Amino acid sequence: MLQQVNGHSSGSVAQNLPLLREGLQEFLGGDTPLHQLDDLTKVNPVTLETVLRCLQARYMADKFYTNAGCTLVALNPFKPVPPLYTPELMREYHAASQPQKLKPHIFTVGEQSYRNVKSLIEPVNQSIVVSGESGAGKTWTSRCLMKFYAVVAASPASWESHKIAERIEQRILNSNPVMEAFGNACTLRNNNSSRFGKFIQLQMNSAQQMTGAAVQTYLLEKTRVACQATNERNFHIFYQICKGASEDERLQWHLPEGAVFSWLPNPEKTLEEDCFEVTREAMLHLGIDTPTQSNIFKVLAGLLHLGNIWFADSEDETQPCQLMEDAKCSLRTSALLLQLQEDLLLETLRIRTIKAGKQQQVFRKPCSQAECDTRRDCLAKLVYARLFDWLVSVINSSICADPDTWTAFIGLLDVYGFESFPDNSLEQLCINYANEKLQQHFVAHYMRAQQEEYAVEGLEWSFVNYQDNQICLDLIEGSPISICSLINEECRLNRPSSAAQLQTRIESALAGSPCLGHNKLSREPSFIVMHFAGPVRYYTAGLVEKNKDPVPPELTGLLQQSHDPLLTVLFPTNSKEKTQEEPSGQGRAPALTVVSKFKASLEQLLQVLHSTTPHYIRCIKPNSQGQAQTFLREEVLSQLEACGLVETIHISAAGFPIRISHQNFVERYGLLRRLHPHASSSLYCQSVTKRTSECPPPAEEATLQPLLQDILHTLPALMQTVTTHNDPAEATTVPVHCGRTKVFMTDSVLELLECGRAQVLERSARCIQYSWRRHQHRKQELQRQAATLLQAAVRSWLTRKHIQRLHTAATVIKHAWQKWRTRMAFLASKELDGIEEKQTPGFVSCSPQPPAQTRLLGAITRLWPLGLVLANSGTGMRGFQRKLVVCACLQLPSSSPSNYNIQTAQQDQAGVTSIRALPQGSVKFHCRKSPLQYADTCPEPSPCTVSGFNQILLERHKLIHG
Ligand SMILES: Nc1ncnc2c1ncn2[C@@H]1O[C@H](COP(=O)(O)OP(=O)(O)OP(=O)(O)O)[C@@H](O)[C@H]1O
Repeated sequence: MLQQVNGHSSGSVAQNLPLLREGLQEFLGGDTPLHQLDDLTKVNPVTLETVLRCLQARYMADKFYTNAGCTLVALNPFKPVPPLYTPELMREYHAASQPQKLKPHIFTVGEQSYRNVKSLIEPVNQSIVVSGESGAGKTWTSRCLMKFYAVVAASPASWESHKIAERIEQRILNSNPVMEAFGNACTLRNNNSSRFGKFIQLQMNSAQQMTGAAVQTYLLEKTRVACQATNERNFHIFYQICKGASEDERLQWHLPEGAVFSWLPNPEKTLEEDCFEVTREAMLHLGIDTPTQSNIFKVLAGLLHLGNIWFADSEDETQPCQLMEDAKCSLRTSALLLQLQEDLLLETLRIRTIKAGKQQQVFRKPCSQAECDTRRDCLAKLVYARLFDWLVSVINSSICADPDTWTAFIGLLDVYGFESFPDNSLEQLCINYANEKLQQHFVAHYMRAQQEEYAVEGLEWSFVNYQDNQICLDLIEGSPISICSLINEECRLNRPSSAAQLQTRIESALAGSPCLGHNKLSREPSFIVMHFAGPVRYYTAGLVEKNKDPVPPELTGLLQQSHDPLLTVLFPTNSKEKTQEEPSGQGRAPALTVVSKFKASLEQLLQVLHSTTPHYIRCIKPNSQGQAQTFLREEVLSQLEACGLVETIHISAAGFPIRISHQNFVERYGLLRRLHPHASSSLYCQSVTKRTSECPPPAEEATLQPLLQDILHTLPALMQTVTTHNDPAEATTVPVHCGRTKVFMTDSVLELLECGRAQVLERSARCIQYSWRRHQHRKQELQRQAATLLQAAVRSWLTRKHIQRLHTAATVIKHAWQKWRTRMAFLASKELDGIEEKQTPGFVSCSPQPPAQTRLLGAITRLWPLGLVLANSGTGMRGFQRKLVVCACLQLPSSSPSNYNIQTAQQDQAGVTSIRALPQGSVKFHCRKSPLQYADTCPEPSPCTVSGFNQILLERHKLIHG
């Protein structure tokens, strides 16, 4: 949906689509979890996707019933759910002050219909249309509703009347097993598939007690008696008599144990529907006594034996076909059971009689093998169809109340759902025609319901422009030319017509109908009808024959000759009972075709439905395997389409499928006012102002109204912005209407609102982003400045600390160095002089000296390396200067230089070569070891280092020339 908006929206909105959609879904869906949504119309927006999701969520949560506006959707649980159908629950729904407020259930529908009858408001009569595909649960639902009425509509005052009512209810309920035994069969889609449609009229007296019922059936699938599809079965009753008959009955009916019948396929399959006793019991309650029952079963056994009669192909056309060897016994038994003459039966099956000419001369023509088979099948179908109708009439006579005793009724219509198979023929055409009729009825009713809701909200109905399925119905049943009329005409003309001819006639005569299609690629002659539930291809081959449903008069004549009491009743011989199948004159086709009969009964049914208040229950099969807890979306979707729910959704879409309460609307779209604060209201649909002027809003609404108006007035401007590149005329009308409590709008308006909202949000987001970034930037700047300040402070502190530590260390080193040097100086002077007692003036001694001398000594000690460096330097000082420096450094008495011999290096060389002193006084050789460590070792010559005082005394030859 939002993609459409996208065309107009900005790029960033497009990028955020998934997010937007999710948010919107949340907003529209509200806070309620999907499985708690009791009504599919509350799913917002009403789309197939949301409807499917809701149904799935509910099914998985074991919630099998969901409202869909005026329809109830019933999902087949495919498992027993006894608590859902207890008499207590029935009474609870019956006693509830507002049953529609309880959980959705078929009992709500039942109770609602019942209360409508009670209310006596016209139309008093009610109808409940239960539809759905085979196996969806229609029969189950109808049965449950009958039980419901048997419980709630049975509270007569006196004990006697209570007993009568109970008996009637029991009879009505007993009609089910009988009808199901004779009219239901095991098919691929349902083990207990109803092969007929039925309308059950539950009759109520003036005190709303159930006094009786009447059953009307439609289109029994009688071909099943003689022809069953692969893996399907015949009607249940045949299996019941074969499996449940007593020994005596077996003998009587010629049904020995293990007998094989070609019309009884898959007998090994055992179903719960095979219970013969239940059928017999029910028949008994309906007033069908045991001998009559026995008679019925005997006839049915006769039909089974008839099915074993097979003919061999005759080579000579003038000779009748011969019976197959095994078939002779079957013929005899069949004739015996049907109380027919064996010869007559054989002759009727093999020989056709033709009356011709003015004298109505009778000609006898042997039939081909295929014709013999057709006549045999036809005989069986004829008997079975008459038997079924007779049973229905017996049931009706048993359960139907005297017309004077009932005043209203509730009708239960259990009809076959829309059918579309690969090979569709007349049966599907009739079924789908019925569904089209019912859909039209449903749509009319649904529209009425919509109209009522709009009226309650103060809106005008004329907004919704919806085309119903009348065009399709005109194609099928219209006058003077339609598919039905053309098929009937082919039958009336009684001429040999080919399938291709019929196709051409239909195509040429109905070419203008938009609902008629044709697939040119198809080789088989066919035509396509575009039904509301989808296109269906019908093959024309055999259509006319099926419509004629020809019954050779010889067959009816044969059966009229039967001595069997039941067949005598079914095929009376009096002239009044002239069968419909017989031609009204030689060479004329039957007056009543299958289609015309069906059409007549359908019209009658619709007349009844039109005179009632309808209620709809759509049964849905969640999967075709009949498994519990399995929800196959594809299968459910096709059923929603077939039962018209999708159509309903489309109708909703044609109106205003989106409904948002004023409160929610203002909360979500209030921000649109920022988009066009001064939007003009001129373009906005007048209904808002009109409605508000007509009816003053309630108090709590009063505060919302100005906001609502403001928001709605922005719409035209918004519309203009998105239609700038398109048609500007589009912007002049906005399909939105403001109801009393809700705002009604179409999808496109919702998209528009969402688009505008996205724009405002985008702008706001940009604004927020900008402010935030600015704020962040400022903050970061401040932080940076603070950090720089902190860094500077810490660094200066660290530097100060470091310098302090260096200073302390330097002081310590200095003191240690001074101490050591003093000591070295002392030791050196002691060693050089070797005089301990005699004190040479100016010589450094460690003995106590006056403080001035000590200071001088200290200064010399400190400065002598400098002096030596100067004396040794290659440049600057020369010869005598050097010697002076050395003397000064070494504190040699300068007064007697002859005592010392100082040799300096050559002119161009640096340094002092040697210093020699003449011994002073007596020369003593000290044999004592020098107290200086390493005094006797020659340090590694290095031009830069002066490692100790002793070195001075050493030859510096190497040092100088090294
Ligand atoms: N409400 C239910 N609870 C439990 N089981 C159900 C319910 N509804 C249907 N079923 C099961 O589904 C099966 C088919 O249901 P049912 O015979 O009513 O289908 P249907 O629509 O009448 O089919 P058809 O058109 O072929 O007659 C039933 O036999 C039953 O087992």
